[in-house]
Amino acid sequence: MDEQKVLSIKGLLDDTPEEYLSHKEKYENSIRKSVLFYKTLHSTEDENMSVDEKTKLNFRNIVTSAIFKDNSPFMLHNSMFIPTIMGQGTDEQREYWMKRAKNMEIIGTYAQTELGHGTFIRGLETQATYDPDTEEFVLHSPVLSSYKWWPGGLAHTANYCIVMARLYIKGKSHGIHPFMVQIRDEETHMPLPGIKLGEIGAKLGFNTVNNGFLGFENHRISRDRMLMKNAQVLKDGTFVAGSNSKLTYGTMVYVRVLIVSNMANMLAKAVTIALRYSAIRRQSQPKPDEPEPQILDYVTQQHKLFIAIASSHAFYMNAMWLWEIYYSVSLQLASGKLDNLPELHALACCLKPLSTIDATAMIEKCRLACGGHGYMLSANLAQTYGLATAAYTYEGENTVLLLQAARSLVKAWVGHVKGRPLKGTMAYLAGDSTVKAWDGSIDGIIQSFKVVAIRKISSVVKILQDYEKSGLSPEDAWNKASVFLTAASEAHGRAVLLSVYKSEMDKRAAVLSPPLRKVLLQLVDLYVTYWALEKVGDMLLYASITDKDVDELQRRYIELLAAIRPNAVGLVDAFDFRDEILNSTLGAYDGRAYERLMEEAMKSPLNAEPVNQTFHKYLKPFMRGKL
Ligand SMILES: CCCCCCCCCCCCCCCCCCC/C=C/C(=O)SCCNC(=O)CCNC(=O)[C@H](O)C(C)(C)COP(=O)(O)OP(=O)(O)OC[C@H]1O[C@@H](n2cnc3c(N)ncnc32)[C@H](O)[C@@H]1OP(=O)(O)O
Ligand SMILES: Cc1cc2nc3c(=O)[nH]c(=O)nc-3n(C[C@H](O)[C@H](O)[C@H](O)COP(=O)(O)OP(=O)(O)OC[C@H]3O[C@@H](n4cnc5c(N)ncnc54)[C@H](O)[C@@H]3O)c2cc1C
Repeated sequence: MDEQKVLSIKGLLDDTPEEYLSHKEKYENSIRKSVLFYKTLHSTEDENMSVDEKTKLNFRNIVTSAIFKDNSPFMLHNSMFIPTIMGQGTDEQREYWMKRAKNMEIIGTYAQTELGHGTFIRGLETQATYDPDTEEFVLHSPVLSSYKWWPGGLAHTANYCIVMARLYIKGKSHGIHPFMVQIRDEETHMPLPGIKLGEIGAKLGFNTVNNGFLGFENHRISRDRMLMKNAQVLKDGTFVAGSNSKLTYGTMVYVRVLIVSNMANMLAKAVTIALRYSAIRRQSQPKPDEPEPQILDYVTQQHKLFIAIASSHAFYMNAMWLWEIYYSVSLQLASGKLDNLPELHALACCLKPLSTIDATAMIEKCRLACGGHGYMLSANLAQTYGLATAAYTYEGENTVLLLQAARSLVKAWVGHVKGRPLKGTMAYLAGDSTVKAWDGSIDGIIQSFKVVAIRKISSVVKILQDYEKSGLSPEDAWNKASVFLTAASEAHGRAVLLSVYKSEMDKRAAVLSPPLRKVLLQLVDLYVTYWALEKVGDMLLYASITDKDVDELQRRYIELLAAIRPNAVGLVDAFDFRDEILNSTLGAYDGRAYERLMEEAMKSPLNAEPVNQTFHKYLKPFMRGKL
């Protein structure tokens, strides 16, 4: 989709900065822009699209949705409502609902989290009780904690939503299933009878996404509103279970995969802003007889920023790679083949946390690298941080997902020790975990990260086994060892991120021009070297690195920063963000940061008049002792 076309939409871009709008105005402005945007976008995800086309569409959506400093109330419609219909609906249900959803005849969201439960899906309390006499489900929120709480667009935007509710038939619970529920009248937009809706209030970010709450008071829906691809309820109330209850969790896996690419995009935006500003900002005078240097020439500034460029590339390569796995597993699931689902789940449970942890930290570092002007909302670094840090929590809180990945790693290791073959991204666990001598090459360092993962996984399994031998229950042993279980998952995730980035770049290197290949492989080298230094403790413990090797690594890292410096601005320009997408006084292509800062400052409502009315009302009498 052509950004130029989108950005040429009259009225799409804000004349009044969002920062000076009220909470309510921000939402109303975002709806206005979303409608304009969709009128132009018209692009929809067609199930016959190739992986590549589907991926490009999602990436385009991610990029273009960036024109919203704080994201759109339509976000959940695209990222979860439609994917759930696709993944959980029968052919008939998809046929009917996809047409309406893709044409924006209806706007939906995904309502799973409740006031009382977010992580523990099996603890959700919203009830869907089947009434065979009327062939309906009765939706009910029995207690306050069962109110749906958080879904984007739920408060005032969506008129339909996917509700994840506990299915009861004849008093028996059959677990959590997806239900298509109309929540507002399509003409009046009033909440339907038995439905309570509202907004959850101001947040650190996402303040235009219209996150809401939803409570049911014995609200009835027809039987055909349960999405029945994976499990069914027959007219007489017979429950037909799906082949795997976790298939109901499928949308979350999809979004976790999407988040990795979203982090690549968010980080690219932030480092474009910070690096361009660092190229125009001059400060201090290390050499008395020379002009103030660009702050980009301080090596400490390069250390803060260049890793962000490399990390964005790494996340993008991993996202494309993971997307292909997701797509092929989805095709296998469609034909009833489930055996690759656990690995996909484990991968998503590693890469979503690591990409959000790194991106959040590096976006904050981009802000900190810009001094006071980085602290301005007009720089759009704080908002970018606010959007990124939300992904640490949503779609599966990172700690919980890393523990999920640990389940798979522990199972794989225990199986390996018993002689069961390892496969896919865990096959390396069967490798030699003794490093005779440090190999400082890129491949050598990546191999060391694999050794670190093997050693951390094997040692935490030993801890678990020792706790159980001492009499602890498996659950208590698991909880006691959980800090090192998440560390083992992180180590596995690091090894995957590094090796996939390297191998995906190697695949592409052959078709790159020599100069471009040189620069992009320097970023791979920087990424691997940076993480070897960040994790030097693990390298010393498990990978036979010596202090001399560390010294060499440090010198190589410094040389890499110097080598990348001449191409640094070109590398962020290559992300090709238009100024309107960056939406930043510091990051504009023309480098006129000071003029833009002043232009934005003058838009402050306070600058409309030289003396604010509080002077006469409060200050003057106060200063005259007359208040
Ligand atoms: C107008 C312009 C705008 C344009 C807009 C365009 C936008 C386009 C795209 C933008 C992209 C932006 C990026 C996307 C942003 C989207 C915003 C999202 C907003 C947020 C939404 C949400 O947060 S939705 C709610 C998310 N909630 C969660 O994720 C809950 C997390 N909890 C869980 O997943 C589960 O509770 C659990 C896994 C932690 C535990 O589940 P459970 O208790 O059932 O299992 P057990 O622990 O008992 O057993 C585990 C067992 O099951 C297997 N398993 C678990 N999960 C899965 C799975 N998903 N798939 C397969 N298998 C699974 C696991 O492997 C274990 O197996 P064992 O063999 O037993 O070990
Ligand atoms: C910006 C934003 C948008 C969102 N949008 C949506 C949406 O559109 N639809 C939707 O349904 N939900 C949405 N959510 C909700 C989100 O999915 C939940 O916040 C998330 O799943 C975490 O659940 P929780 O908030 O209940 O935290 P909890 O699950 O209560 O977790 C709180 C803390 O307890 C820890 N903890 C919990 N369980 C364990 C465990 N087993 N082991 C170790 N530690 C544990 C966690 O690590 C966490 O630190 C959104 C959230 C945010 C922030």
